[in-house]
Amino acid sequence: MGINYFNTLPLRLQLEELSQCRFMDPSEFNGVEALKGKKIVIVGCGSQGLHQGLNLRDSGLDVSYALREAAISGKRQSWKNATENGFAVGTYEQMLPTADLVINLTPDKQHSNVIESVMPLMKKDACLSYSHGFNIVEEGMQIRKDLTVIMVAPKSPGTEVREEYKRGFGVPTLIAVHRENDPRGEGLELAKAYAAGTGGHKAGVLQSSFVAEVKSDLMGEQTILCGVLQTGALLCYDKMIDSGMDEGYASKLVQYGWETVTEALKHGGITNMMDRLSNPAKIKAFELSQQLKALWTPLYNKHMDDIMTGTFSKTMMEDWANDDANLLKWRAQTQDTAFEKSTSQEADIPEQEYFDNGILMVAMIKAGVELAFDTMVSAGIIAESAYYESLHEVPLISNLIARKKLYEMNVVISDTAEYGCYLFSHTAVPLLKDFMAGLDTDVIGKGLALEDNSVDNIRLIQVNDAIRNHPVEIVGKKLRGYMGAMKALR
Ligand SMILES: NC(=O)C1=CN([C@@H]2O[C@H](COP(=O)(O)OP(=O)(O)OC[C@H]3O[C@@H](n4cnc5c(N)ncnc54)[C@H](OP(=O)(O)O)[C@@H]3O)[C@@H](O)[C@H]2O)C=CC1
Ligand SMILES: CC[C@](O)(C(C)=O)C(=O)O
Ligand SMILES: [Mg+2]
Ligand SMILES: [Mg+2]
Repeated sequence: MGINYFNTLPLRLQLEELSQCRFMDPSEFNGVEALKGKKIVIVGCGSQGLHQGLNLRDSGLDVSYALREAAISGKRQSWKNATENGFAVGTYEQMLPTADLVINLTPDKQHSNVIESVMPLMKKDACLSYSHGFNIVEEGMQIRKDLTVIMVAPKSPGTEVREEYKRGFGVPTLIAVHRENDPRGEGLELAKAYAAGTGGHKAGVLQSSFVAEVKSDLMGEQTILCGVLQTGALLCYDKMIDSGMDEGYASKLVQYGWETVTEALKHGGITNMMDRLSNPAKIKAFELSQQLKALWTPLYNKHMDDIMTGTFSKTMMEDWANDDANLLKWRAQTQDTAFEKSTSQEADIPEQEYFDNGILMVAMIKAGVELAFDTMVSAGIIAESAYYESLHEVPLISNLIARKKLYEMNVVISDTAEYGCYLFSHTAVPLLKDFMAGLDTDVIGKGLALEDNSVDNIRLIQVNDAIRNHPVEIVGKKLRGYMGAMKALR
């Protein structure tokens, strides 16, 4: 295990790295020009590897894959992904020595081994890229000094990286150049061209740092993006079943509920999501979200603190060294939950009903997003990054649950995110036991069923003000505005 790079930096540089975040103007991009005619070899052909490779090739770039020997001889899924899509595939020895850009898209857990094998084969003055900075920041991987090291990190699951590109767009992306490895000062141009090749520049690119990406990415995935969705899914489903509701309906409400309510979030932030509720339901959801935030704050702070100090990565790496004992145990437990084993009814639930009968789910999203955003910002992460790692990405992860429940989410996300999701959920589920016991099906499953929807005006004004003036709404409005403008320019 290497030395945590972030912890070796003096405070001045830690703060400088954490606060690196600049929204890049579309005029700063010159398409894929800097990579035209260069040989790009992607190591690994999984969730990100396959989909980024397809986008880069469709953008006119020369893409092939290097897979480990066993994947090729065993015709594993990664080999099938690459060959069935018409890519050239070879071993490290065959592909890497002539590559100008090597993109490492293997699981984070494998990065130290992979880089130790890849690095000696790379030609002098080539470029090495990552889509997540864990290996550099948390494991302190030292890269040969002639190599440029960059990062292009889509703020999205791999499947959606491809879907958005096919729609002629992209997903917001963080790019960075490792301050220790930019010997010829060409890192930024290469990262910009790579981001453009994936379509990211059409959705918004933040020029950031390896450190800021790692600390924000880990926090987002552990809490709101995956941890809260898993926690909420299990608790909401169990509550409905314990209250005697139909299994098929409860299963459907939860499986598709996240996707439906966060679609409103995607278009108009927390404000629009909350506006989809009746006035009494909105006030109820607001109050539930305040209670949830009070309960979750110490847990969120612990996750953020453990990420910042390196305690989280150390603990996870210990689990890696222990044959993933915790990860595998938590994975099996998740697969064994009543929600995962239930079958959703065939009959559709009308779109508005997901809001009316899912008040608690709306409250969980509001609390989870705002708290993730606030906790990241209070730790020195810039608001734009915190927005992408919280509000922006929840709908994309929710789509995965709609496809095949928690199983699909945990398969598509990275191994690091899966571990962090279970870690959070493992504590968050029992933490909410008393809170859940005090609730009824009026907030999850059946709706408020009031005789009339009248509310106190003053209370409604207070609630609306609090929702609309939360800082995540301010930065979100600005960033969604940029995305809309870029989409219109296309
Ligand atoms: N999943 C996501 O949506 C996101 C991931 N990222 C980052 O992208 C990177 C890739 O993650 P992800 O796409 O989830 O990874 P996957 O788990 O989907 O990719 C696995 C790929 O790596 C190969 N692989 C596995 N083990 C090894 C090994 N020991 N040596 C060489 N190759 C190996 C597999 O091939 P085989 O086993 O057949 O050899 C397969 O092709 C990570 O850094 C992650 O943090 C960033 C944003 C989102
Ligand atoms: C949310 C999980 C993620 O960070 C991602 C898809 O962005 C990952 O590591 O998979
Ligand atoms: Mg991420
Ligand atoms: Mg991640």
